[in-house]
Amino acid sequence: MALKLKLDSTKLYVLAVSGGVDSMVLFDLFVKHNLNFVVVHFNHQKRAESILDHELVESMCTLHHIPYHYIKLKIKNGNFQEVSRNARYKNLEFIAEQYHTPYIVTAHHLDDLAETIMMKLIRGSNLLGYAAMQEVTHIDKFIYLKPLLNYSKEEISLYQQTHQIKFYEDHTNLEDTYSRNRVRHHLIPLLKEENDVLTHLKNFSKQSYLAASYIRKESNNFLSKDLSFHLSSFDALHDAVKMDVISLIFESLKIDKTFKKIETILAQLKSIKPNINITLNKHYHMIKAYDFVYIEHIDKNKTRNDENCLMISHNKVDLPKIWVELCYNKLDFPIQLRKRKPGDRLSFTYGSKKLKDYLIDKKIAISDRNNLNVVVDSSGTILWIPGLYLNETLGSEHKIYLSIKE
Ligand SMILES: Nc1ncnc2c1ncn2[C@@H]1O[C@H](COP(=O)(O)OP(=O)(O)OP(=O)(O)O)[C@@H](O)[C@H]1O
Repeated sequence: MALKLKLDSTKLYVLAVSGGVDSMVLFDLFVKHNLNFVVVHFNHQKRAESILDHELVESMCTLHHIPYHYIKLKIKNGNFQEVSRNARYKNLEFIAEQYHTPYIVTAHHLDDLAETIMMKLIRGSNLLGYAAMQEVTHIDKFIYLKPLLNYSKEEISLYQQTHQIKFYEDHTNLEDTYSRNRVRHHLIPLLKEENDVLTHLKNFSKQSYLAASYIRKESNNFLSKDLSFHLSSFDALHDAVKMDVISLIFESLKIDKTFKKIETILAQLKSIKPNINITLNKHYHMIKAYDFVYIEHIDKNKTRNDENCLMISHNKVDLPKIWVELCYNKLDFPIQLRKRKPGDRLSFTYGSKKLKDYLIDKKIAISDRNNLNVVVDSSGTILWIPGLYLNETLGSEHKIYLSIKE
């Protein structure tokens, strides 16, 4: 079967060629389709013979007058597969930018897709993760293309043999050290014996991708830029969207997420407790304050705002923005400004009430309660809580003006 590419000869492509069979076949197809492209090869400097891959790719580029970029990577720490993949993509994007093109092409094929889906299922992921990869993916300003994604490894190998394409086999691909190789060498062949698993996994990927994209669109519409939302609107969402909204919050904050973490948060949001503080990681909390849910950055250097000051005046001249006119028969001076204390009570014309109960009635979030400014006279009578309460039981004989800077 002939391999066909659905690419445009007026565009410029950045093609990643490892020197392995898949990317050498794709290189050959690019030449045969007269496409306009540049090649990038990475040497991970892990195998002594890596230089042979470079020499092969370079010689093919020279033969066909294709611009060639050779990049040596040195991966020191972390998961080699993941770190090297990220480094490759970062460099490919850099080169695409130099050529003013958004197109980055790799030689992933149908067996790669099947392997990735199985790996994701084994390790756990979300719906978008299970979709694994698509022929076309937009990431920021770049467009990643995988033109061989509909072809199996068998079809690609057949093309290589028929056209005598030169390539180097990376011997680490044959080892079972990496779990991906174990899936490739044992699991996929076993599944292939049972059924046409490649086609079924391809369909699974497509359906997961479509469903995940639709749900993500709903989540993006729902969640505000600062990642806050109202619980009453959240409750009206479909469960699939609820789950994705929490996923999206984790992704936006660049925090690793698990299915279990997401389920725990959903349960906490559903609980009847009106005030909850959920730790997402050491930098972020999710705060549920009655109907409102928002993200708070844990700022270790945050200190109490001591800038507030209380001014007392008998006339209104020059009072700053927040002020109150207080009429009283008797006040015990001096007047103080402080934070709330256990046992604080508020006076009303109908009687008195614990401040704590009043804050609950007014649905003031726990995190805001300790920030309130409380103005008291020296007998402990609460006179004013800016924005919340004014003591109107003191009479009308004298007037003072209290103001507070914020
Ligand atoms: N060292 C590399 N240099 C350039 N591109 C690479 C390199 N490694 C991987 N790629 C790109 O990423 C794609 C997928 O990588 P993967 O590791 O699955 O392939 P491979 O088995 O190493 O090589 P090939 O796909 O060429 O047989 C490759 O087809 C290629 O386009």
